[in-house]
Amino acid sequence: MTTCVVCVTTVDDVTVIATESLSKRFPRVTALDRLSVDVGPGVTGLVGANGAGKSTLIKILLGLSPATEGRAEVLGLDVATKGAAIRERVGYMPEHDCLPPDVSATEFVVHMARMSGLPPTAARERTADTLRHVGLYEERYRPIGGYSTGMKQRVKLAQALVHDPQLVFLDEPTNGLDPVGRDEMLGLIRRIHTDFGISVLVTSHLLGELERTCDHVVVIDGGKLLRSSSTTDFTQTTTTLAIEVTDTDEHPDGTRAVREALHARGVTTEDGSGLPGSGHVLLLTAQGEGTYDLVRDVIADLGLGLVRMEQRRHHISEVFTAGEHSSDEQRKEAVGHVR
Ligand SMILES: Nc1ncnc2c1ncn2[C@@H]1O[C@H](COP(=O)(O)OP(=O)(O)OP(=O)(O)O)[C@@H](O)[C@H]1O
Repeated sequence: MTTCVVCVTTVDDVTVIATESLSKRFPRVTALDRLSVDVGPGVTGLVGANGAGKSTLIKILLGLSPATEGRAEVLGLDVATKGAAIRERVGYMPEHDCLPPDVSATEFVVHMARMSGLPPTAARERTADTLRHVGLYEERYRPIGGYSTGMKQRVKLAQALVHDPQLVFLDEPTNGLDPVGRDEMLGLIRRIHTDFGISVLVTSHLLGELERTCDHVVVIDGGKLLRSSSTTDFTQTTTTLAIEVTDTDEHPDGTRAVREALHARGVTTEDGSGLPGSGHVLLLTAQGEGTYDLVRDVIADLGLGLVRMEQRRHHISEVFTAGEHSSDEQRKEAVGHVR
């Protein structure tokens, strides 16, 4: 953030969240450490390992917890003095299970809508629309205590949206979901912005999943900013080619045959078999179009089938591998969650 803290910001403007040298210190731990970052409209991922400071940042941005130092604005409102006004305009889906088990989703979301100031009829109408939007239908009349984790996450999402906010904070919305449930939740999150124009700040320690959902990604580690950039900048293509081939009776280890043939032509390769989702993969640096032709010809001469030849993309996890500030434990945990 520049010196112009006060002159930024509405959803139509460029910045919806701005922090400047924001710190939060607890007696034994610094949860946020001089964090300065601007977030624009759209879907933004706030990524970091467990304990990186994501929930702490959200609580400060909602005006629920005071910062130790620095300042922050949400939709142009100072978090230190305008917490109530911020919470009128911002929806919040907390990380932990906080739903009353004995009431139905409809009763609960109507209650939350009323708490946000909606009159009774509007609260009931908005609740019906919002629960339908998050994919809860007949179940919405049953007590929440009998819901699956995925259904509970949808109720938490619905209560965050029911008062028609300009911005929502979603804290680990895919927590506890299986892969299908996670994909459905990520699809819902994307539609919050595309269908309703609501900006989203969504946290996750699963670095890979936000690559597909977010326009912009902010990575924090140990309370410090590691990187903030558009998802396309994060995942731009590299000059590394990944090649995978079939085996044949003549070449029972096709990968090895290709490696030796390429070496004989002066092209060095690396083993990429450890990469996520990879079988036997060779990596090499592309030196223009000629490299593609050479690889194709080598594979054809050996009589092997080409399973794939693709340019590798960067992954958000690589920020952690390069990060200077991360503790080894946090880095291992974050990278371990990518796959
Ligand atoms: N009220 C508190 N008192 C003391 N320490 C706290 C408090 N709240 C958070 N912390 C500590 O601050 C650090 C950041 O916690 P925070 O919950 O913000 O992390 P996070 O990135 O949201 O991770 P997670 O997803 O595991 O909650 C952690 O070391 C945590 O133990």
